[in-house]
Amino acid sequence: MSSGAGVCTNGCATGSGAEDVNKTIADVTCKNPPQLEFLFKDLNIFIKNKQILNSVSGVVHSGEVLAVMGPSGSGKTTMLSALAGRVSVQSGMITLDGNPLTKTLRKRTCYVLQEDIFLPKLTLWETLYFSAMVHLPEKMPHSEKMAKIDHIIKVLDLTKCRDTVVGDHFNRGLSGGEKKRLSIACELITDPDIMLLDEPTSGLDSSTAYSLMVLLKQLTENFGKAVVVTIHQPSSQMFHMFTHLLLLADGHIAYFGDGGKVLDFFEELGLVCEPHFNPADFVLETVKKDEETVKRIIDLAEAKRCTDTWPQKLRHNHHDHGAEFLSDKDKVISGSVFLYTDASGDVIVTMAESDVEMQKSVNSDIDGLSGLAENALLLKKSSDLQTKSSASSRWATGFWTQYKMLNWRTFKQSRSRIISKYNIVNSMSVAIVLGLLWFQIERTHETIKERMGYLFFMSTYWSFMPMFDALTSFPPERPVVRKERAAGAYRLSAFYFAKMSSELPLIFVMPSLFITITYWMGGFRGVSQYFATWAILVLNVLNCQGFGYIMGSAIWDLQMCITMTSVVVLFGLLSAGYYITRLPTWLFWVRYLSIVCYPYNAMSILELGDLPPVPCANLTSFDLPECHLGNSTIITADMVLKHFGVTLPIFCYIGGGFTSEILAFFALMPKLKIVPEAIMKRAV
Ligand SMILES: Nc1ncnc2c1ncn2[C@@H]1O[C@H](COP(=O)(O)OP(=O)(O)OP(=O)(O)O)[C@@H](O)[C@H]1O
Repeated sequence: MSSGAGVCTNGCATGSGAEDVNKTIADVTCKNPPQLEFLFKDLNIFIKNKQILNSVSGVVHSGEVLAVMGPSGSGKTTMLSALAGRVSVQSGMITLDGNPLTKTLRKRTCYVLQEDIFLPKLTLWETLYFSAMVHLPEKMPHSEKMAKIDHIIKVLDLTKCRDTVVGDHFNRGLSGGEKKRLSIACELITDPDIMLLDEPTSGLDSSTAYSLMVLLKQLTENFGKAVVVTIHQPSSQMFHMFTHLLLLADGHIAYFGDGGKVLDFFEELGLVCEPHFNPADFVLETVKKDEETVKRIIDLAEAKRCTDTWPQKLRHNHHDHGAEFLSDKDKVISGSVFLYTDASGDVIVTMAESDVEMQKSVNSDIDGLSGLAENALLLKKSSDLQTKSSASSRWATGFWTQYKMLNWRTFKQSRSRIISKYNIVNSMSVAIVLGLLWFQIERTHETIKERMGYLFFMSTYWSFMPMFDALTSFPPERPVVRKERAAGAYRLSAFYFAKMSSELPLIFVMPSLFITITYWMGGFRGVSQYFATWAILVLNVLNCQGFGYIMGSAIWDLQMCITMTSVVVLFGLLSAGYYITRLPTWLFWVRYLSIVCYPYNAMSILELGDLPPVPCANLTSFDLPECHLGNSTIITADMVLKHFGVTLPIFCYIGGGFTSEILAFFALMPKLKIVPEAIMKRAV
C-alpha cells in the first residue's frame, strides 16, 4: 500500500500466494517499508493527582506487533492515548527512530479508537471516500485516490459490504467486525507506519477477533507496519501472534519482552501455568491476584530492566529502584520541565513546552544541571523548528476541499432526517388543517386578529421545528466530528459552513411547501407579499436552527437541553406580543428577547401594512385607546400595528435573522476543539 499510486509496479511485494487476501496484499505492496523504531520510555501520567502510569516503557519496530495487556483499569487505554498524543504526559520520552515525536512525525502514526464512530447513513465506500478526500494531499490525482480506496477495501476483505450503510441501533448495517475493519481502513488511507489500536477485538466473537488479528499481523508482515494493540482476553492462537508483550498492573510494568517467554518469567516466581491453560488467561489472572503477588511480579519486572533481557535503550541502571518524583518544592518548573531523580541521586530532565527564560533559570539555579538542560533545550528548539515548519501543513487539504467534502457528506447524512416521511406527514397535515380553518378569510379590519393568529402560529411552528431538529441532529454527529478533528482532518469553520449550507436546501423544502399551501388557501395579501413572507419564514428557520445548535453545544445532556430549550421557547411564545399586548412600559423590552417576536412582527407588517384608514366606529373586533381619548376618529395601519406591539420598522425585525447562526459557530468552537497537539511535546 504505497502512499503513491497504490498500484504495484516494482515487484517488491512478497506475498506468498497462499491465501487470496495475501495475494491482494502482495498486489498492492509497492515499497520496501522503512525499518522504524517506535520507542517510549519512563512515561509517567497523572490524572487528577492520581498516578495512572508509572515509568512505563516499551519499543516496537516495523513488522512487529506489541500487545499491551493488563487487568481493567491498569492503564492500557491511557498509555495508548498518550502515545497517540491525546493524553498529556507529565514526563517521559516518546521517539520515532530516535527523534522526538513531534507534530510532523506524529502524522506517521494512526490511532484506532475502541469505539467505531461513524455517521450511520453513509455507506462503507462513502465513509472511506470522505476520509481519503480530506486526508490525502490535493495534488494526488483523483484516480490514484480511488485506486487506493479500492485496494484498501480488497486488503481488508470488505468488498462484499462496500455499498452497505454503516447503520446504527435503529437501522442495521455493517456487522461489528466490518465496522472495526472500516475503522482500520480509514486510518490506512494515510499509510501510517505506526498503528495504535485500542482493544480492536472487544465486542467481537472469537473467530472474527482472530481474523482481525490475522489481518493486523499481515499488515505488519506485508506492509512493514508497527502495531501497538491493547487487548483484553486474546485466545491462545492470538497470543502467539504477538511479537512482544507489555503487561501492565496498576500502571506499572509487570512484564515486557517476547510474548513467548512470558511464562518463563512467571515461573521464576514459582507461578506456573498449567499446560492446558491459555497463557493469556493465566498472566491476566495472575496480575490480578493478591497485592503481595502483584508486588513480587512488578519488582521482578523492574529488576529485569537492569539486565540484558531488556533492550539497551530502555534499561535502568543497576542502582535504580524506579524513578522517584521529587517533592513538589523540588520540581523546578511545574508543568513544563520535570526533574526527577533515581535512588542514586542522578537527576533526569524531561523537557516540554517551557519558554526559554524558564529553562535559563533551570540552568542557573541548579548546579550540575546545565548540560542536561542545554541538551533538552536543543531538543526543544529542534522540535519547535519542526513544529513551525509543519504549521503551514497542519491540514492535508485546503479549506475549500474540506468544505466541499463536508457539504457532500452532511447532505447525505441529513437528507433522510429532514425530509423524512414523518416530517412530511406532520407538516403537510398541519398545513392543510391551517388552510382549511383560515380558508379564504376576508381581508377586512374585523379579521385582523384572525390573520395575526395565522402569522403567529406559523412563526411559532417554524421556530419549534428547526430548533428541536437542530438539538437532536447535532449530538449524534458530535463524536464523529471530535474524532476526526482530533486526527486533524478539517477546520471547524469548514465543518460549520458545510453544515449550514448542506442543510439549507433541505430546510427550505418543508417551510416552502407549508407556506405555499396555507398562504393561498387562506387568501392572504398578494404575490410579492407571499415571496417576502416566505423569505422571512426561511430566515426564521435558519435563525432557530442556529439557536438549536447553540443550545445543543452549550448543554451536553440531551434531556436537560430539551428542557431548557422548551423553557426558552415557551417564554418566547408568551412574550412575543400575541397573547399579551399591553405589557407594562418597564417590561416592554422582554418581547425583544423572544425569538418568535421577530418573524411574527415582520410578517404582520407585510400583511397589515396596506390597511386603509378606518373610522373608529367601524372597529368592532378590538378597541384602540386613541378612539376613546378623542385623539382620533380615524384609525391607520400604523396605529393598528402599534396596538399589537409592532413598533419598529420591518428591517429591525429581519436584521436579527442571522444572529443565532453566527453565535452558534462560536458556541460550537470550544465543544469541537482539537485535542491540543502541543500535549505530546510534553513527552519529548
Ligand atoms: N479522566 C479520568 N479521570 C479520572 N481517572 C481516570 C481518567 N481516565 C482514566 N482514569 C483512571 O485511570 C485508570 C486507567 O484507566 P484506563 O482506561 O487506561 O484503563 P484500561 O486498562 O484501559 O481499562 P479497561 O481495560 O477497562 O479499558 C483507571 O483507574 C481509570 O479510572
